[in-house]
Amino acid sequence: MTLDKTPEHTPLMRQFFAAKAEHADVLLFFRMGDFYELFYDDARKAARLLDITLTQRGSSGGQPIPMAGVPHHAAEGYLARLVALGESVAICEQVGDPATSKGLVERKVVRIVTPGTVTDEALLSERRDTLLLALSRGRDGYGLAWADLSAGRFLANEVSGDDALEAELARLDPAELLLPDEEGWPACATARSGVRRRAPWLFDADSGRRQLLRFFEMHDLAAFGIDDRPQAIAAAAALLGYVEETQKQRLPHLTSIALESSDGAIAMNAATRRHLELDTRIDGEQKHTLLGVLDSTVTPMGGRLLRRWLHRPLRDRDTVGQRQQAVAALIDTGAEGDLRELFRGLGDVERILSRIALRSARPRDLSTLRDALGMLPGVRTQLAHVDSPRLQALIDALGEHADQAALLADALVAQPPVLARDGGVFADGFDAELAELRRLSTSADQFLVDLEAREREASGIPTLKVGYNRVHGYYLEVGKAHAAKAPTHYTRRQTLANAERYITEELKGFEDKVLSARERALARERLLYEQLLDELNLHLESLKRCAGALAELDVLAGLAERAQALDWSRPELVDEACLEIQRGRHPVVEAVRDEPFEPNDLVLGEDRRMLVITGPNMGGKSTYMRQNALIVLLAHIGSFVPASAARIGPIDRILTRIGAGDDLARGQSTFMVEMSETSHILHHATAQSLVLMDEIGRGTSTYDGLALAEACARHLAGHNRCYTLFATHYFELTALAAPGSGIANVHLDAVEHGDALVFMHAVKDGPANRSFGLQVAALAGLPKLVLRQARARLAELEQQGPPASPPLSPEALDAPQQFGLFAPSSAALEALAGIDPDDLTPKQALEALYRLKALS
Ligand SMILES: Nc1ncnc2c1ncn2[C@@H]1O[C@H](COP(=O)(O)OP(=O)(O)OP(=O)(O)O)[C@@H](O)[C@H]1O
Repeated sequence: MTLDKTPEHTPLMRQFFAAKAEHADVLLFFRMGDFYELFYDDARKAARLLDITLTQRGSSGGQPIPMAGVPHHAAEGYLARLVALGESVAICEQVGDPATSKGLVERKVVRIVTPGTVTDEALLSERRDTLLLALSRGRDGYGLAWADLSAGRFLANEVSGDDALEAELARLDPAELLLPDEEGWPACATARSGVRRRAPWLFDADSGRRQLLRFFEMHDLAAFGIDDRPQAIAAAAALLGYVEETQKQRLPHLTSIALESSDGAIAMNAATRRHLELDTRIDGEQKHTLLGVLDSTVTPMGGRLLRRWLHRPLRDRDTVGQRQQAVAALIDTGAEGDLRELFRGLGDVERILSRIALRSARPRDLSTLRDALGMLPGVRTQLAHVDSPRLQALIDALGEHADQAALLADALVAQPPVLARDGGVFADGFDAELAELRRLSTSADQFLVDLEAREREASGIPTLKVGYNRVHGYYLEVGKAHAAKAPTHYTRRQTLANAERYITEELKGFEDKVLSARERALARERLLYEQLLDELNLHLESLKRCAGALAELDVLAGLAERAQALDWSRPELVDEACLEIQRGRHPVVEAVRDEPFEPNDLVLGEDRRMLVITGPNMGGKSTYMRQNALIVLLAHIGSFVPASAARIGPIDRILTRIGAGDDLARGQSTFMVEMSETSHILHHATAQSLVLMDEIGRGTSTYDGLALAEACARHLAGHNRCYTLFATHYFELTALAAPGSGIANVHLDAVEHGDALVFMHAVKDGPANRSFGLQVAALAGLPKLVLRQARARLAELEQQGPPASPPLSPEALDAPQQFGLFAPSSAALEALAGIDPDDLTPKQALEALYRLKALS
């Protein structure tokens, strides 16, 4: 759009252009009477996105003006749709009074609605955090700062490397992301919706520090733990600047910023979150996910907290242990059921408090808060006898809030109206002045009845009526037939087709009194409303703690409910290196399957680091691997787990390589994705990591695939020494399980029953003895002819024998450099041109393997 300000434009359009010039990169909602209008490119875009009519509004500057509009009263719905599409909207209101303005009424952009800053209930998704996130970049890595304005939460972190950045973005999934407008940002930051580029100088650590100190009115940032985190500070300052610019108001509910360091959590990268389908399935569905099964919270804030927990399993075993103990105590005492019953009417206190701070709370928000605070004594009673340190700490955090509860109970009517604008929010007995004004305006009814009777009598007009309309106020209406009888002191106000309307001195005087009483009552209510918000804001911090405690109680009670309903057990978190699960189940597969689920054990430990899992397609290999990862994850959020027992040693990461289609969005082939995910795992897995490898190598030719799979398996077992579940169709890999290698074979089985194939789903020791690939293909309905040919070819191949795999000794596994892979022959070393095999990275090692193959 050209921001043309030539004089030929009409004054209105000049006003529009002036506002638009300041908000060029967002849609401008320009208030005109009962509509928000959009013009020019904005109109075209809005018409397309919202499916509203694109019209024209005369012309200006010699050109027609494309226009589209949405009614003011329905704007919220349209805003919600635009925000969900990642769009931002500047709201330009009429700030002057049209009645008194000379010429054009003044207009001003009062706020900018953006995907990451919305706080209105209608624009938020109930059970998902809406985050604004800012990124900065320094020599050592990235700074992240993110805020949930609807909850008053503000956090920051620093990470090094693109992988870690991608993992954090996948975890937080911000609705809007602020980036310095510079080259060289990785795709994980740029290829998302809601990305907003900002001037790079806004992401400066030094001025950012001053900005934060000013904002929080502090002398240093040490108390927040970010003092020595310049990148986090730079990101946080950029975020605050943006919020102040778009919200155009104070943000009293952002009272602190905290460091949420990655060290405290079990690391899961973006691929792992995707593969494990924590809250979204690979196909984008939200149903049939771990969260779907796990979430039985009854409040929206509990639901959001549980989602955060699930995405951030903790390494801090004290915290996890306390949560577990609280869940167990809720189950043992049976308090969980009553607590959940109590919480059903609780509402979203967390978001209500933010709206109170931002002064956009509506009357119903306040009555919900009233009811919630009224519930606190009941919550205390429920938990009084439950022996649990965490629950007691939460009771303390709830606080009493008796004064605020009493204030709200006195102030509000039982069922306040939706909007404060029309009054009727405050209870009659709350304020003497309001009561008097209300009495004045309501006693009007009797006065009018009396007046009507008197005037009928005096004038002798039996059909005379008193009426009221918004334009003309009160009047006496006389039908045309009797108009001649109207007394002379009646002043005509309005002539209708068959009636005349009059006013008298007395009626006018009454009108002034009543209307002013009504207006004054409304003004009084507005004042009382503001005072009520003021009073509540004095207690904002403790009320926020209370909301946080209610959310956590809801989550813990929900976990207790799930544990019982689904027959889960309390896992034991131990210090020794082990991963032992008895009769584990996959929580989601179990929930959606009609037939019973076959439980399976897992035993890994110091000397048993890897399971090579073989078995037929459809046998249950993937299910088995994932169920173990999910059990480990659940154990670290404080939940019980779908197993009869579990002992779990320290875990630092969960890493997965599971085929999940092409990453076309990033322009990578299936094989490329497979290899880069594998490479990430080989570089990051430690002895405390749990790694799932599902059929790696299948994206390339058989021998390449086998060679890669084997090299990776050896590297994981011998070098990373992580806990690995390695599912494969390469039977050759079962030979890796030599005594002392730390590798063991397990398999899943199927039996042929006539024409049918029955999957047993039971995990047994040892390698599978056959693959059933052709049988499964037959089940899938492959044409008989094709199957016959495949069978014949298989027989031929089997005669030729499998490709040889290098021999393996226990010693080789102890010392990675003695690996076949890491100890190339002299010829190979020559080929590698002087590279010391000790220094090989996994990737180089793979290359070496390729070259060795080429040489031999
Ligand atoms: N322990 C179990 N008990 C009952 N049913 C199971 C069990 N494990 C898996 N299944 C069922 O079998 C189906 C196939 O399982 P899964 O995808 O894990 O097999 P797979 O061996 O990984 O197959 P492929 O090699 O083709 O990927 C699952 O969708 C599930 O319905």
